[in-house]
Amino acid sequence: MRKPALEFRDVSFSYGGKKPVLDRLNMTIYDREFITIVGASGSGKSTMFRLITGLEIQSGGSILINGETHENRHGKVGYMPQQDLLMPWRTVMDNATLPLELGGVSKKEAKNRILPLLDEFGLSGVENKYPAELSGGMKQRVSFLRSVLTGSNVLLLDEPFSALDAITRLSMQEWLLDQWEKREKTILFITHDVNEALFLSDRIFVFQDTPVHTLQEVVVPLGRPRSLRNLNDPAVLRWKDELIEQLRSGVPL
Ligand SMILES: Nc1ncnc2c1ncn2[C@@H]1O[C@H](COP(=O)(O)OP(=O)(O)OP(=O)(O)O)[C@@H](O)[C@H]1O
Repeated sequence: MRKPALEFRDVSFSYGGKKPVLDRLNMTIYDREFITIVGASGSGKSTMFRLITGLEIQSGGSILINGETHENRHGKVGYMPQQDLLMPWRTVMDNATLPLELGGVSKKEAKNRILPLLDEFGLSGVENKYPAELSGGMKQRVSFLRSVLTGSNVLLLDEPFSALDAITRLSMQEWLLDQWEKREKTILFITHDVNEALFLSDRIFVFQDTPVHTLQEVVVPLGRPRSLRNLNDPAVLRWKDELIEQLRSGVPL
C-alpha cells in the first residue's frame, strides 16, 4: 500500500483576521510522488507551503508529515522558496553547509558530506565562489542542495525555475527529475507554467476557489521516463488546452 508522505486533514487558515485562505482542506500526497500545484496569483499556493514548513500555523485541522503531526514543523521538510535565500557573503560551500551546521553538525563534517555531492549538483569547481558569481541555474542548484541536505524525504519547491531563461529551465527540469528519482523524494512544486507541470508531475493540483476548500486534481497522462517530446503528442496537446482553459475560467475540471 502506498504510504502517505504529507496529509492535510480539514486544514483552515487565515492571516490575522483576514479572509480565510484555506477552508477545511483535505489532501493526501504519497511517498515518492511528484505533485505540481498551479493556480491564480494570490490563490494560496505559497501559503500552503508556509503552513507545511511551520512558518504559519493552521487555525484548524491537522498537518501530518510521514504520518505524524508535529508540535513544531521547522526542519521537517526541505523548502526552497521563490527567491533563493543564499547569503551573499558566504561562499557556495558555506551556504551549503548552513542547514547541517544549524542541525548541530560540525563544519568539517558538513563539508565532508557535501564534497561528494558537488559533482552531481553541477557545482564542482565553484564551491569557493560567492552567489553573485554564479549563473541562475547554479544558484538554484545550490538552493536545491540545501533543501536536500535537510535530510527530509519531502521537498517543497516554490517556483524554483521562474527566473531562468528557457533553455536553462528545460535542462533544470530534466536534472530535477533525475534527482527526484535517484534520491527517492516526494516533491511538491509550484509553477505557473502548464508545460512544466505536465512534464514533471504525476498529479497536478489546481487551486481554484478562494478560500481553497477542495483541490481539483489532474492525473498526468504520461508514463515515465518521459521526454520533452512527449508534450507534443496530440492527446497531450488537447489535454493541455483544456487545462489552460479551466485555469483561465476558474470552472472546475
Ligand atoms: N504575510 C501575509 N499577510 C497577510 N496576507 C497575506 C500574507 N501572505 C499572503 N497573503 C494573502 O494570502 C493570499 C494567498 O497568498 P499566497 O502568497 O499564498 O498566494 P499564491 O497563490 O502563492 O500567489 P502567487 O502565485 O502570486 O505567488 C493572498 O490574498 C495574499 O494577499
